[in-house]
Amino acid sequence: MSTTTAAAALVLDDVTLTYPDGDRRLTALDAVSLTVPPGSLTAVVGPSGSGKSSLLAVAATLMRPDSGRVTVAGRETTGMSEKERAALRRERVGIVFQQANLLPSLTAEEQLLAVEHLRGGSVRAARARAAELLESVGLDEAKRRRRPHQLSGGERQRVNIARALFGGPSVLLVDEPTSALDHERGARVMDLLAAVTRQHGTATVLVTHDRALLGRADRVVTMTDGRLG
Ligand SMILES: Nc1ncnc2c1ncn2[C@@H]1O[C@H](COP(=O)(O)OP(=O)(O)OP(=O)(O)O)[C@@H](O)[C@H]1O
Repeated sequence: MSTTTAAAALVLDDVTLTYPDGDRRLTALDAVSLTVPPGSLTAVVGPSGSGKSSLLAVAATLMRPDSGRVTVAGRETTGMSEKERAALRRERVGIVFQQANLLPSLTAEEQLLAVEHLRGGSVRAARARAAELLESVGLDEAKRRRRPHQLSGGERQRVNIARALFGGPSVLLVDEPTSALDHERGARVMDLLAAVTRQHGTATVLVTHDRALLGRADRVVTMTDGRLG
């Protein structure tokens, strides 16, 4: 294994993924290889249906590829049981989807504490860290006590990012984080993602349609018909 691979937080090596398509199979990822070092942001662009979401699902270990290897934080995942993969996901992978998917009845701070509760950790001890993380993404004390419907779209996305970072992930996977935001708010969320990538040292992969935001990425790759260029 090369030194680049050893140092990378996320490695996809020759990954192929197919879906059932009538009596044939549709190839969504075709021998895709991607290495993402810690503290760097890779943006994935490409036409609709080219395989971008499939790439994130495989990197998140939510889907198992037909062939190839997916290594997260130095651990090869394709040979693991579902239980092991779920544990690795909880400990090492942060996921930010398009819609913030926040729980409507919880305040911003409680969204993060719920993660700790699910992990079986101490909610009391986690409170200070939740406040600190929310502060670092730009939510002051009053906003930390608001429920999702009392926050703007950009603020909800910030809570979503803070929640994904809460467990201290090695890999941060982000799907169209700015699609519900106007250009300026979208640009600020991208600045934030670039900043947290450096601060938290995550290997970040971000899918976006907004080419104006690509200047914040360390690397831009293009998906075409399941192939990475
Ligand atoms: N569960 C599924 N079953 C069958 N085919 C699927 C499934 N999910 C995705 N596909 C197909 O796999 C290909 C890649 O889809 P994917 O969602 O990864 O593309 P994408 O680049 O994320 O698209 P978009 O930009 O529109 O979100 C497409 O042809 C899609 O129709």
